[in-house]
Amino acid sequence: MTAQRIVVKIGSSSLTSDEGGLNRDKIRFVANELAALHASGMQVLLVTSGAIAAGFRRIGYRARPKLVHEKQAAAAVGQALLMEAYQEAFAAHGITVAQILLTRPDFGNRGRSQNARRTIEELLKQRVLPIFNENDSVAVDELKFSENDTLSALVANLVKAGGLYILTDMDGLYTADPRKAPDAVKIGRVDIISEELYRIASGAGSSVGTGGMRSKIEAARIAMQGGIPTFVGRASEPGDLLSAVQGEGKGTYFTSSLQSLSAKKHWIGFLAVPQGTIVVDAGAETALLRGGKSLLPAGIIRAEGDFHSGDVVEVAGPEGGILGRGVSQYDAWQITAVAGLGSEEAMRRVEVPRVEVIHRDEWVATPILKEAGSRE
Ligand SMILES: Nc1ncnc2c1ncn2[C@@H]1O[C@H](COP(=O)(O)OP(=O)(O)O)[C@@H](O)[C@H]1O
Ligand SMILES: N[C@@H](CCC(=O)OP(=O)(O)O)C(=O)O
Repeated sequence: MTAQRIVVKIGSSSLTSDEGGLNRDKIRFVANELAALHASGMQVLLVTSGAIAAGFRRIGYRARPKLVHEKQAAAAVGQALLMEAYQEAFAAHGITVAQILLTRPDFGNRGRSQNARRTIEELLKQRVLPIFNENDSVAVDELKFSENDTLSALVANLVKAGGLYILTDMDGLYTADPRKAPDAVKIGRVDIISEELYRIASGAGSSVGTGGMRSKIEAARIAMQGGIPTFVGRASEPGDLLSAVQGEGKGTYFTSSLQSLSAKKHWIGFLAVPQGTIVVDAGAETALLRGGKSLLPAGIIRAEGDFHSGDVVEVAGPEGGILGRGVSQYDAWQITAVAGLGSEEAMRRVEVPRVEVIHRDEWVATPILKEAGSRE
C-alpha cells in the first residue's frame, strides 16, 4: 500500500520508558525512519503520544498521574520536551517540523477543521513535517481521546491520507494479548472489523500506553471506513517503516473497505461530534443497514440527549450497538413525540419539513460486523 501522503502514529510505549521520561534514542530512530520517507518525496505526517509520559517525572510525580489536572499539567511540561526532542532529531536531516495540537471538537466544527486542513496543506507544500498530539492541557475530560489512535485516524481522514501506520511495541494484532497468552497467533490481514476482533484485543500493555489494541482496532475501523488502509505494528530496526509502507511490515494490515465518501458524508461519519442518540428497532436497523432506506418515525424507540434539527446524532440498534450516524431533521423532543408512529400520524403531531428523521443522503453506516478477519 504505497501512498504519497501517509500518517504515522507512534505511541507512548515506543518513545518513553515505564518509569517516565523520553528515550532520545527512540525519538532519533523515529525521526530517521520518517526522514527516509520524506526524502523519497512522500508527504509524512506524524501523530505522536508521549507528552504525559515525558512530563510526569520532570514535574515531580513518581508515576504516571491519574487525576485529570495532574495529567494536564504533566502534558503541558512534556509536550514542550517532546517537541524539543523532535526538533533536534529532525533538524539532523534538514527537516523543519511544526506542532499541531487538536481536540475532538476541532474535528466536529467544520470551520475549525477546514482551517486546520488548510494550515496542514500549506505546511506540506513547504515540505514541513507536521507533528500532531491531542491538546491535553485544554481538552475537556468527557470529550478527550485519551489515547492517540483515534486522533491519528481522524487526522488521516482529515488530510485524506493514502495510508495510516500505527506503530506500537507489539508486531501486530494477535489472537490474544501475547503478554498474557504466549501461544497467541498473529493476524496478518484484516478485511472486516468484527465483534470477535474487539473481543480478542485488550487494553494497554505497559504502564505508559493507554488504549491497547482495542483503540487501534477502533482507529483502523475509522480509517478503513474513510477508505484508508491501515497498518498496526512495530518499527524497531532501521528500514522497518519503509518495509511497512511497502506492504512487508512486521504487523497487521487492515484493508480499506469503502470507496471515498463525499465530503459531507465524510464529515457526518467521522468528523462531527454526535449530539445525541436515536435508538431504533430491529426493522429500522435492517432498513438502514441493508435496505438503503431513510429513517422514519415508525422505526424509532426513543431519542437520547438534547439535540436539535440539523445536528449529527448516533443511531443505536435495539441492543445498543452503534449502527451509524446521520443528520437528524427533528429536535429530540419531536422524536419523543412521534417515536413508533406511522408517517401520516407523525406529520400531524409535529411541524417538520419532511417526514424522514434521517434522510439516507445524510446517513453513514458504521456498524461492527459479525464476520471475522482472516488469519496469517
Ligand atoms: N490481541 C492483542 N494483540 C496484540 N497486542 C495486544 C492485544 N491485546 C492487547 N494488546 C496489548 O496492546 C499493547 C499496545 O497498546 P498500548 O500499550 O496502548 O501502546 P501504544 O502506547 O503504542 O499506543 C501491547 O503492548 C499489548 O500488550
Ligand atoms: N496525548 C497523550 C496520549 C496518551 C497516550 O499514552 O496515548 P497512546 O500511547 O497512543 O496510548 C500524551 O501525549 O501523553
